[in-house]
Amino acid sequence: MSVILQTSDLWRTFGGVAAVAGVDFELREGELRCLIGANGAGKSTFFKMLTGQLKPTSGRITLYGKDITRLPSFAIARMGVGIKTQVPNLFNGLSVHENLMVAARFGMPAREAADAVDAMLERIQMTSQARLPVGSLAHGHRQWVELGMILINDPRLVLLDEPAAGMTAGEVERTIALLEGMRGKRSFIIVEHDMHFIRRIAERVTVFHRGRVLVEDTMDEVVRNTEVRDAYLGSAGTKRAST
Ligand SMILES: Nc1ncnc2c1ncn2[C@@H]1O[C@H](COP(=O)(O)OP(=O)(O)OP(=O)(O)O)[C@@H](O)[C@H]1O
Repeated sequence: MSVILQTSDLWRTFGGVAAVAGVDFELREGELRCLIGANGAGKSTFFKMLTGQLKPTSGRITLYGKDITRLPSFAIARMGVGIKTQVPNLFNGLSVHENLMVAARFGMPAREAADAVDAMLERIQMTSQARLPVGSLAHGHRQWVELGMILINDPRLVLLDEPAAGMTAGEVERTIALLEGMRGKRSFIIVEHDMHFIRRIAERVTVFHRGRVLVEDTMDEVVRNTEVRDAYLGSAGTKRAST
């Protein structure tokens, strides 16, 4: 499979702190990659540069062969990229249906959008809540509405920052099922802390440590890697990851 996203010697410094320090990274078409690492390892900063939320200090990001290093988020989204940031992008006063419709209308005419919204309501299993204001929903449900808004335009590449954050175990399972249905058909980069989620969904994992890529491997190998254990997982993390 061809490489669709690449970073070369990517840096971002804040004052004297190098949050991301020379990262070379590649994602292939159809891949589902998880980014993990301890707090402060640089995952979010790296993710924000991929999504145009933060400008790199130096280095280069290429997407589908195009230099996107200095592009803003909306321009990257227009290239067929679905982006979920840590801060929710929802209209609390509008219903679930209306939120999905707003997203759908970016990419398609009204009649097609109405059908797409109905189909997405079924996919995220929220047809019965379609008329409820998003502001009245529980956290996990709000996350699904946002996922639905991202997926409704059928992005080729999906970038998710902590999609399982604050979800109950049951909600995490439903999120996994939603993403499983797209595995191999679309490409993903997912930043996540929830080790159960990572363990269930990850193919290859990229472990960040002090702004650099410490290791890139399958989750099984990552858990076995003593350097990773020392740097990140610790004995508690290893136990969590193996359950
Ligand atoms: N806006 C900022 N200003 C100053 N320093 C920052 C800023 N954003 C991040 N940093 C610093 O950069 C380093 C990497 O932070 P980053 O948030 O990317 O790590 P992370 O791996 O995503 O951590 P977490 O899992 O807690 O989100 C940290 O030392 C952090 O304090």
